[in-house]
Amino acid sequence: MTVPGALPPGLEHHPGRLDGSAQAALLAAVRAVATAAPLYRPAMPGTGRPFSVRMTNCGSLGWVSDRTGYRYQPLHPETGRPWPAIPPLLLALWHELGGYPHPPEACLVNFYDPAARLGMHQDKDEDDLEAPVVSVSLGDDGVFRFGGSPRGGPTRSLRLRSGDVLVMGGASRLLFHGVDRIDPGTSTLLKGEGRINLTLRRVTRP
Ligand SMILES: O=C(O)CCC(=O)C(=O)O
Ligand SMILES: [Fe+2]
Repeated sequence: MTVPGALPPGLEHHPGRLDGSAQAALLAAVRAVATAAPLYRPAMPGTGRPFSVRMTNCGSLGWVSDRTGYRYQPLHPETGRPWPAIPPLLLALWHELGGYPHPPEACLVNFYDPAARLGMHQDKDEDDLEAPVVSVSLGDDGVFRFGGSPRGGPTRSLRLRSGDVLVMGGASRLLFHGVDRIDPGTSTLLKGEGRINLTLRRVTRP
């Protein structure tokens, strides 16, 4: 269930921030990224269990995960090539909404098929936690869960629709969050079912 009410400080939801034509333009840019840097399936540190979400990146650094751990690296783990550049539309969004003077270095691209989900976690592999994480959703709705801690505690859900932007910064920068479910058939943006999420991140301290 999506619970209405004020969001915690630092968590900003911008519903419909991208209109239909901006979503289509961004989707074309994401397709070009995925052509240069194909989606692949990361594995959990330790167990090597595959993620249900497929991933790629753009930017000078990309977030990757395999048996040896989570990290940022300049090269695609399968092609060995540098990640493509972050599309200008995303850089503009970062500067408009991020409230942070330096550019992002990484943009993680997540592709969720209707069965994919992302467990509760914190985004904390970045050295610079002063910068927010700016997240853009395309395609089918995703049910985003946030709050709580490793020991539990209350969580809330937020429905993220195509074109929505979510900023996790300030007191919410290390908020626990995850994606419980994708609702297939809620958007016609993608050719098929599924959801794309893009997260812009500053990794190093400027
Ligand atoms: O798909 C989303 O909305 C969240 C993605 C996320 O939490 C991440 O990539 O770290
Ligand atoms: Fe995250």
